[in-house]
Amino acid sequence: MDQDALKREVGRAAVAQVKDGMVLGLGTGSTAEAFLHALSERVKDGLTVRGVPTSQRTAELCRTLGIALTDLEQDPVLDLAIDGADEIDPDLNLIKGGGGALLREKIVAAAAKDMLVIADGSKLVSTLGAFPLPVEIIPFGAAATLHAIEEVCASHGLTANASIRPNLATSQADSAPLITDGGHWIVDCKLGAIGDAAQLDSALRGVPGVVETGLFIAMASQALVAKDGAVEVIKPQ
Ligand SMILES: O=C[C@H](O)[C@H](O)[C@H](O)COP(=O)(O)O
Repeated sequence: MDQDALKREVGRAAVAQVKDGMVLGLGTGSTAEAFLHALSERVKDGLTVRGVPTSQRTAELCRTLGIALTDLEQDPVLDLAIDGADEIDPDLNLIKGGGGALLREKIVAAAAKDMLVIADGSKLVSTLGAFPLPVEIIPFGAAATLHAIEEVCASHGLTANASIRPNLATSQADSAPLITDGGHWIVDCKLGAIGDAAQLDSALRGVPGVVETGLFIAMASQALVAKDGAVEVIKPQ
């Protein structure tokens, strides 16, 4: 089964956990979009839900699919957040932010009673860090913030190989930074295996200029992972 088919399968499996009347957190990325397509089918059949989108891209897709939107002002507590991930470790700690939506994703996941992660099997890892860790920063003083991020990583025995994510939607020759929905930039850190992800997350969030990291520590309550034609349910160890 190809990766897109696995994403559709796990999207359908996630919809089975959505109950009528729920207020949802709606993730970003190709797996979250597969879920939204499956959700819209149930909405057409009469399911009533509303959701807080974690990005402008997700909000636009929901409008197209007829999924009702709300926000955290009207609904500060969500029943369930459903989102993809770039890496998932056995404790369900995650790296997220490959699509640049990590800040809103983390706010929405924190506002939810439960976070359900959905992925294909390629996202399961024994240790986080092969995927470059996204860190969202304020543009002011970016070079100094990037330097401080490298120092923090070094103090955790890691080489950050940090770079500001370019906006690849513009021409390749144009190295303008990607601007997130929150008006920030993203630093990608090619770390390799992260020994203590919780400690690194907390240290990075202590750097002035860092808004958030893509490390989601102990936030997910369950993962649905599609592989070999079956969907595995994983709970934190
Ligand atoms: O910023 C993007 C999000 O964290 C995505 O959920 C993550 O990158 C996974 O995306 P995909 O499902 O496309 O692999």
